Amino acid sequence: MSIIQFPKEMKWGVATASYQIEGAINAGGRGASIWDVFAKTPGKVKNGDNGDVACDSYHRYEEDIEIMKDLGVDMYRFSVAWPRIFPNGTGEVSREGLDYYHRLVDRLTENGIQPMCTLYHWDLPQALQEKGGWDNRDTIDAFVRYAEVMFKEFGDKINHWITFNELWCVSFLSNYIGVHAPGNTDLQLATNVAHHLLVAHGKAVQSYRKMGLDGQIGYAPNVEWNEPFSNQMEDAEACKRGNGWFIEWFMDPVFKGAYPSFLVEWFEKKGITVPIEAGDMETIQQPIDFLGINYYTGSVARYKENEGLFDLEKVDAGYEKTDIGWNIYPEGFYKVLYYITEQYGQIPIYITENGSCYNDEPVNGQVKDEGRIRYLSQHLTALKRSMESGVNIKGYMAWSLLDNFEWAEGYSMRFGIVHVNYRTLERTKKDSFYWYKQMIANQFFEL
Ligand SMILES: N=NNCCOCCOc1ccc(-c2cn(C[C@@H]3NC[C@@H](O)[C@H]3O)nn2)cc1
Repeated sequence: MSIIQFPKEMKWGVATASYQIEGAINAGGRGASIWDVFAKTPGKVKNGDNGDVACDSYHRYEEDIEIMKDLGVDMYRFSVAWPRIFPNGTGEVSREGLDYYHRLVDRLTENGIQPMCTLYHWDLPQALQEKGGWDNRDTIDAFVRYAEVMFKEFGDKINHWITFNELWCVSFLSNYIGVHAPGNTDLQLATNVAHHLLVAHGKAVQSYRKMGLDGQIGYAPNVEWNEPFSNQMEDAEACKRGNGWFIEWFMDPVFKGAYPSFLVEWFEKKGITVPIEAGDMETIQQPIDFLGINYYTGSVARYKENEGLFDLEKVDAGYEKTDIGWNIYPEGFYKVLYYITEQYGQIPIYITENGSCYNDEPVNGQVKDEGRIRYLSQHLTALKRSMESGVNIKGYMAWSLLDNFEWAEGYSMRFGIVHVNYRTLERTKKDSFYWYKQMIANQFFEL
């Protein structure tokens, strides 16, 4: 039996996102987002699910906060729906929209829970998409305007800000692979989007600094880990390309002021260029206070000519999988965190998302989600290994507090430590909730 102990200053929390939990899509004058449109496009989301009601957290946030209070978290990572603040993407600000988030943040603070606010968690105002969305550089300025309104309104209440969640998903998953909104399948467009997101991030950080606010600001890329199948150079190089698509592509510009040349050249061979304009790289390289990291899974992978974008194929190495079919790969969590620290130094890191999909249902009021408890203990062990290896971890936000709308999977895939009955909206704390509660209280767990 071994004890995995965390430092007393470690911040523990849970994470959610606006479109996935709020519902109330017309309340307070909220405008349409690209996910409202995408989810209602036939064939895009499993079972035709959408976020019209979701967990109804717009109305039930007080109950959700009571649950968090019982859990004993230090922080709650939530996202703001841009279309609640700017229903048309630009122009008039919605006071009703701002007031909803004041109610949420004030209730959190009353309960001793620190808000960690994500400004962009994928719900772009549809009005901006209709003008080109993130492919249009004007959207950068619209985002900065939105960010400045939020900083001005909440700068004295929120001390941890995240500009963008999972830039790889917003750019490549949503505009090249095409399975998320708006569903484009154009690599050059996706590369433009990725660049414009990074510029928007840099400009928002500049605005935050100009306001002289004393909180912390960062961003939250998602990463996965590809482990070479063999010690053959071609396997290592292919995995480096696959990993770099998540890591270096979105972190080198922020921490080193340039895109990784090994990938720029790889893309150029495919006729893809980055639409860099004068001053962009200096803008992107604004110093940040912390790096958010979202990690779920990894794979063993190897070189295969003409396979995918990077001559890289995943190999089924027989790892157990969660109910969404992703490998359970805690070793990858340790490796990616160690790699990031090797590349960029000991920047403070919050794990802004880590969690697992298990679709256990309540039986006599109990949800026995042993798989999620095992995933949590394995990944928190990997996290502790990284900390003892010099990775500067400041906090861990479990994805997610609640079962919620899992994008293209709809409500079919459950990531919550609290079960949600989508017919009655009843919340049921799962066994993993009680495991996490105990771990937070003790700051350790036994393996
Ligand atoms: N790597 N190559 N893939 C090629 C083939 O892709 C097909 C599908 O790909 C993906 C990749 C990643 C994801 C994903 C989902 N979440 C969970 C959410 N995170 C933010 C929060 O809102 C959670 O709901 N994180 N990541 C989904 C689909």
